[in-house]
Amino acid sequence: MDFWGDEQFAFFESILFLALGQTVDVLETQFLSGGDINMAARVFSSEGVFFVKWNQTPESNTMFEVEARGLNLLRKTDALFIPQVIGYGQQLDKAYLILEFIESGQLRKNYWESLGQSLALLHSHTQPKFGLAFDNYIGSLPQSNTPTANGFDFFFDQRLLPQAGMALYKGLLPKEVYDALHRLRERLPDLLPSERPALLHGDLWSGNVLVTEDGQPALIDPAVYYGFREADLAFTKLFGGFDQRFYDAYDEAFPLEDGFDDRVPIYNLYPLLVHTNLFGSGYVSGVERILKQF
Ligand SMILES: Nc1ncnc2c1ncn2[C@@H]1O[C@H](COP(=O)(O)OP(=O)(O)OP(=O)(O)O)[C@@H](O)[C@H]1O
Repeated sequence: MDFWGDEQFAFFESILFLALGQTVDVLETQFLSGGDINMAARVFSSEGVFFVKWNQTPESNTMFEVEARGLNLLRKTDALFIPQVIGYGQQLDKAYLILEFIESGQLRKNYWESLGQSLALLHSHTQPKFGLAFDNYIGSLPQSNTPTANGFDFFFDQRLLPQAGMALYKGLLPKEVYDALHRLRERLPDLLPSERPALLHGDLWSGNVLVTEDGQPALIDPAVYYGFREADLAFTKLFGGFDQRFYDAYDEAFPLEDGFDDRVPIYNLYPLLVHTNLFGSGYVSGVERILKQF
């Protein structure tokens, strides 16, 4: 039987029963496109509308669990709208994650200002060490978060190096580029400001910022950790950038050191290496260009 036949209703009803602890009738489902990694649907039920994503790969159980923990961590700050985690687990050979469904609306006035202020508020949550109590994923790739006192060591050893090593191993990154990256290591303290470990979304591109029904920003799909807050802001600039009002409001709420724009490419070595590993060597020239520049 095709999963998108009767079987899907049984699956959704069983996972909603597990999550809510009561019998749930699924009334209608809509397949959602947009995700590269998982299957996703909007599920209309007797208990409301839910967002469900699922996968059959062996690692997806852990992926959904750490995504849920990341969402809960962000949500606890009350800094901005984060969908509520309804449940996650494994059922009928599929791993799943159920979230509050975010109905989308029109950007309200001051949307960008509100996103800037809220992100600044999120970043005001700090802890003594860089990293996190658990490892997680960036896209489908493992992201290591071993707590580390030195932010430059953390950024190099747990962000740049594992991705560069993977890209080298896959034959995507030339050895000269890998070596050039190593030479950047000791220069990082001169190139980046030394700041406290701030709670980051970690994968802040436009696809992970939604608009709620009442026009407010909401964040999904985090790769949370405590890191340099400029890394989150730099991420937003990887493919064009957000509205200038977002950056202005952020800077007003939580001022950045001068010269942030010049530092953006250094932080973005990480997402570029991640993209190389996920989507291929098309992103290597970007990495090379940045390393030449510094
Ligand atoms: N809570 C939610 N409510 C409504 N829509 C959502 C919600 N979470 C995600 N979406 C939308 O569902 C689609 C797929 O979700 P998502 O991006 O989480 O999938 P993914 O496969 O895990 O991620 P990736 O983008 O990393 O491939 C996207 O279009 C996203 O905007």
